[in-house]
Amino acid sequence: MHYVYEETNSLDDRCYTTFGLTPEILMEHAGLALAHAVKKKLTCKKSALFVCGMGNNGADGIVAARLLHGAYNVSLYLPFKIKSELAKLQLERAKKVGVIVVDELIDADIYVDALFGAGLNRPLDDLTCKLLETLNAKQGYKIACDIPSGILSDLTLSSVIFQANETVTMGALKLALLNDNVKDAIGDIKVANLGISRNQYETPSSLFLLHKSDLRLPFRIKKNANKGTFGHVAIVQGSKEGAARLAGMGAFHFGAGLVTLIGEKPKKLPIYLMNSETLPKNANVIVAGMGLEMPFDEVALKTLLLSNTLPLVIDASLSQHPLLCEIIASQKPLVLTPHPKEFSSILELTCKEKVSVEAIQANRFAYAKRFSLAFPHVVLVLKGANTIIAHNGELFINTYGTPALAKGGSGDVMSGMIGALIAQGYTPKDAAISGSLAHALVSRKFTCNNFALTPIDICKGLKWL
Ligand SMILES: NC(=O)C1=CN([C@@H]2O[C@H](COP(=O)(O)OP(=O)(O)OC[C@H]3O[C@@H](n4cnc5c(N)ncnc54)[C@H](OP(=O)(O)O)[C@@H]3O)[C@@H](O)[C@H]2O)[C@H](O)CC1
Ligand SMILES: [K+]
Repeated sequence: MHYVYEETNSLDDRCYTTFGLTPEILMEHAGLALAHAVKKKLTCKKSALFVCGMGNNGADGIVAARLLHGAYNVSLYLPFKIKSELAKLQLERAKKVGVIVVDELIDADIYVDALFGAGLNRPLDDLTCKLLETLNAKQGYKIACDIPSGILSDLTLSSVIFQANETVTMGALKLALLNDNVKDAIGDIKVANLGISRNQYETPSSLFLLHKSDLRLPFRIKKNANKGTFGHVAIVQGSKEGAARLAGMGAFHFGAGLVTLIGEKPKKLPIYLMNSETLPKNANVIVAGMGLEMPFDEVALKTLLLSNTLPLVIDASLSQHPLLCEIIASQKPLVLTPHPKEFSSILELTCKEKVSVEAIQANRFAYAKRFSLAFPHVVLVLKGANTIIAHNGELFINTYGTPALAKGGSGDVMSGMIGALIAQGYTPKDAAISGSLAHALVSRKFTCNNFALTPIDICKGLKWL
């Protein structure tokens, strides 16, 4: 995993004070990384236009244009009066080496957005939005310098944002690039070295971007084993039986030795899933909430969930029910797996805070972090285009999810998978991280199209991870 930062100004400052670097050294490296990304897409017949703003983001673009000029056909477009002293200096240098400055948004093969970066502190005005719309409508490969223009430093968005194929971000990963609402605008992210290795530039952070290598699959190391060695997942069946069945399949395919659905005997059940009216004595974890329609027998469910010490995975409608407050108050190990609407209900139930789904989606990180600090024993898996796993103030961001997963039943499978890992001895936090990663990475294995994947395909795909 890699650290992620809400802002990197303090990391830049540390480079000056601790390592004796200068803003110019950092900028030259930022420009070099940007030039390198542009060069990969250029040939001698192709052209690049650098659209540069009035601050140091623009200055990075000017440096890159200077570095490429001579060998390649590059030009600068500067729609605003330059304000930053460094940008003025860079423009002077670029002009001295002969970089052409054009006075309109000319056509090119590659467009570089160096209009605004970390310094965008208020929404863009109409004129700038129009400029970005024109830029977005152009054919050609689009590269954003540091952050696509239009994403504000507080993570809110202007009405238009630059739509990049690729973002070269300076020094370290920024949280602004990882919110769900910018997933379609950032393209591939590359992190530029600013004259010092990334691990020297970075300081510890409580925010992490998950990588494939963070996935810990439940490989069976012990040879002298039986089904009991790998745990028993109990899944509470609701009136919509299919949901618990999918959770059960997810659990079984992800290594649980035994899986039992608790409730009335369902009409159809895969032969490897068991059924019981009561909690099996050897259960290691209880998964509940999926397919549970209101009203349900609250007393019976409360007894089932709270009259033992088993960890819980709670999903769907149960996360919108007052019983959740008692579950949290019980201090049992707990993983919650809400989508944003369910998380809005959780915040209202537990923090007495009415937050709309839109407000949550505008800054998922802030709400997830606040909740995880308020209930440090709970692991929150806030589902979304980029799923967030929050625990005691730490956020782990999983960006591997694909639209193929946006279907009824996907979430049920994931809850079962997390339950399976807990049954096999993972901590709730590690189970949530690896369960969420495996669920997302499976969806990437289906390469023929991204519309036909079913929850059952997710379960089957776990065989090939
Ligand atoms: N150590 C460093 O500083 C490094 C920075 N790098 C690059 O620099 C940018 C950040 O540069 P900065 O100058 O702080 O910010 P921007 O270039 O993004 O823009 C700031 C200017 O934009 C004006 N502004 C802000 N919001 C708006 C708006 N809505 N409409 C119009 N103008 C706006 C702002 O004006 P003020 O009135 O607020 O003063 C500034 O003039 C960073 O992203 C990197 O690309 C290097 O990479 C390395 C080191
Ligand atoms: K930019």
